[in-house]
Formats: sequence, C-alpha cells, structure tokens
Amino acid sequence: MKLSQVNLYQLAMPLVTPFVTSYGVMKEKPFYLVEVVEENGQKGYGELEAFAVPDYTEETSETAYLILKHHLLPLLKGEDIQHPREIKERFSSIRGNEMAKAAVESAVWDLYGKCKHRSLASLLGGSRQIIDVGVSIGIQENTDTLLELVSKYVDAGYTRVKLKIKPGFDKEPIQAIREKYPTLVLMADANSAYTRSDIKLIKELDHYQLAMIEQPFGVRDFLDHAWLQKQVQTRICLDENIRSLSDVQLAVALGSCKAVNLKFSRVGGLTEALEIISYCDQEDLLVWCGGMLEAGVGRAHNLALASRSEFRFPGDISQTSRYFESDIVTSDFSFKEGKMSVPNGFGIGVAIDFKQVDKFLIQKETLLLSNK
Ligand SMILES: O=C(O)CCC(=O)c1ccccc1C(=O)O
Ligand SMILES: [Mg+2]
Repeated sequence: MKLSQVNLYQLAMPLVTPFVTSYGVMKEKPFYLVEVVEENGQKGYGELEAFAVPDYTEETSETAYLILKHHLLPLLKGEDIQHPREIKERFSSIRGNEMAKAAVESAVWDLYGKCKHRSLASLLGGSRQIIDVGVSIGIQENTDTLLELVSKYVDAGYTRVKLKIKPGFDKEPIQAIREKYPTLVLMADANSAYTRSDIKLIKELDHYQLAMIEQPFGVRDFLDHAWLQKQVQTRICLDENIRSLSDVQLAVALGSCKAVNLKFSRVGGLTEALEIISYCDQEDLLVWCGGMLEAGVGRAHNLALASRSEFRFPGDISQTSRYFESDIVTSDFSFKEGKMSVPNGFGIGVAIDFKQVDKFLIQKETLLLSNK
C-alpha cells in the first residue's frame, strides 16, 4: 500500500452530559478524524484521541496534530507499506506522542483490512463476535445522583460498573453502591488523585470487594503502586502508567499491579497493544480494554481489539449514545443487555456518516504524501 494523502477532519463533539474525573470537567470531545487514502483510492480511518488539556497524558489535540503533520506523516512519504505492523517501526525515531502515532497506525490497520477484504477483528486475532461491556461513570454531584445512574446502567444490562473517585468522593459512594448491589462487578478509578499518605483510606476501600482500583497514584509511580499492591487484597490496575510494553514489564517486575487497562491509543497503536496482550497473557496479568470517550471510529477499533479472547474482563466500551447525541458512523454496534457486537465488515466494519462529520467539523485539511 502506498499512501497518497491524509485528510484530517478536526471535530468537536459536545458531550450529552459533562464527564467529570479527578482531573476536571470535560464538556466536549475535540478530536481529529484521520482519513488515510492509498493510491487506488481506498480509505482507512482512525481517531486522534488526545484531549484538550494535557492532564491525562502530556499530549493534547493541538500538540498531537502538530506531531502528526510535521513528524509522523513525513516518515510515510513515498513508502510502500506491506503490513500495518511496520508503522510502529517507522515511527520509532519519534519519541512519545503515542496518541498521534496510534491515530495514523489504527487508520492504516483499517485501510489494510479494506484492501485485503478482512475485518480488523480477524486481522488482530479476535475470535469473539459479542462481548460484555462495562460503563465508566464520572464523578457526580452527590451519592443519590450516582445511585440513580448506576441503577439505570444495571437495568440496561451493563455487567461491570466503574466509578470515578477522588479525595472526598470515594468511600461513601462506593459503600452506598455496594449496599444496594452486593454482587455487582464494581471498580473505582482515581486517575492518580491519591498519594502514599492516603494509605488508610485505600485500605478501607479494600473492604468493598472491588474488582480493582485503577490508577490510585501518580502516573510514573511504579514503586509507590508496588508498595500499595503489597498492602491491599484488591487488585491495583494501572492505566496512565502504561505507555508501552516495557512499562507493563516494569510493572510486573516490581509487582506494581495485578491488572492493566489497555488503551491502544495510549500505547502508540494496535501493534504495541497486541504485544502487551500477549505478554499479559503469558504473565497471567489481567488485561482489559479501556476507553477515551471514543466516537464511532475509535469504538470500532476498540471492539475489534477487545474481541480477542485474552480480554476476560468487560472493557470501557459503552454505547456511544451515553456520551454523544449522534455519532459519526452509521452503526450503533447493537448494544443489547450489556453486550456489544463486534463489526465484521472489512476493516473497522463501520461506515463514516459524513453528514454527521460535517455537523461537528471545525476544519478539514489535506496533506499530500505521494511526491517524495
Ligand atoms: O471511554 C470511556 O467510557 C472510559 C472513560 C474513562 O474512564 C476515562 C475518560 C477520560 C479520561 C480517562 C479515563 C480513564 O479511563 O481513566
Ligand atoms: Mg483510568
């Protein structure tokens, strides 16, 4: 495959309700839809998931755009790509900037699937057609509102609920939900809002049979997480810490966690994600698919990846309608009773709805790649 051009659609999709984490409030999702076009006109799609503010990781939508345009795409100029696995190697001279890399890489995977008449799920080694999914619920005004939301999602069939927590909104809401739902698969995500000095509180959370506590400490604190994991029964899950396979290897060597939230966008692409999945499987480390409030394209990539049998825990792959009024793809992934279907068409298996893209479009830019 030779890429002739890349079209970047800069979009901003308003969220149905603001999403609150310990970092702050998100009211819209600004992102780029990346369209890679090969010389015969076949197209592949990826989403650039970096947020507006560099709090979750260092990248922002703006910085990732610049890296993509000035540093990543030039590396593909005139190149003949035999397989999307090669992209990781070609981008290896550029440090970090995982989300910018993943946006292009995942679009090339989609393109490759379309050229080869294969679904992305089958290319990635996925075997499941229907998968259990969970919800991630942002921090709420109070416990009552949270309880209402949880009951809505449990009634909809979600089999796993993740609560965002932060100091001052942790033990009480968890206790309230646990009392009402004694057997619900429940977990908490702190987005790095705690430190070693909160050990007493975290030990208290150990009493609520949480499936795991995600990212309690700082984003480079492998040692502190190892210190914590030794003192609690509950699995510690790392999210922000994990940017590559070697981060997972470090976490295993130190005993920093017993689970990994895998977002292919945070680790630079699907190729790195596949390596992480194999390693986790080999090390018996629980791995599951995280989310970045994806629109339909990113969601389709996640579903394809999560169709692999190594994912034994429901991912953060909820209905797009939870976040957005309408989506940029024509499929709704037929959510039913807590399960979602993995698209089986070529590539990501869903079509872009360009009327919707137009609705959210800020600007479109075309970058030519053919003339070396
Ligand atoms: O896409 C989803 O539903 C998961 C949302 C989520 O938990 C999240 C959303 C924004 C930033 C960080 C995270 C996280 O997993 O920590
Ligand atoms: Mg998280």
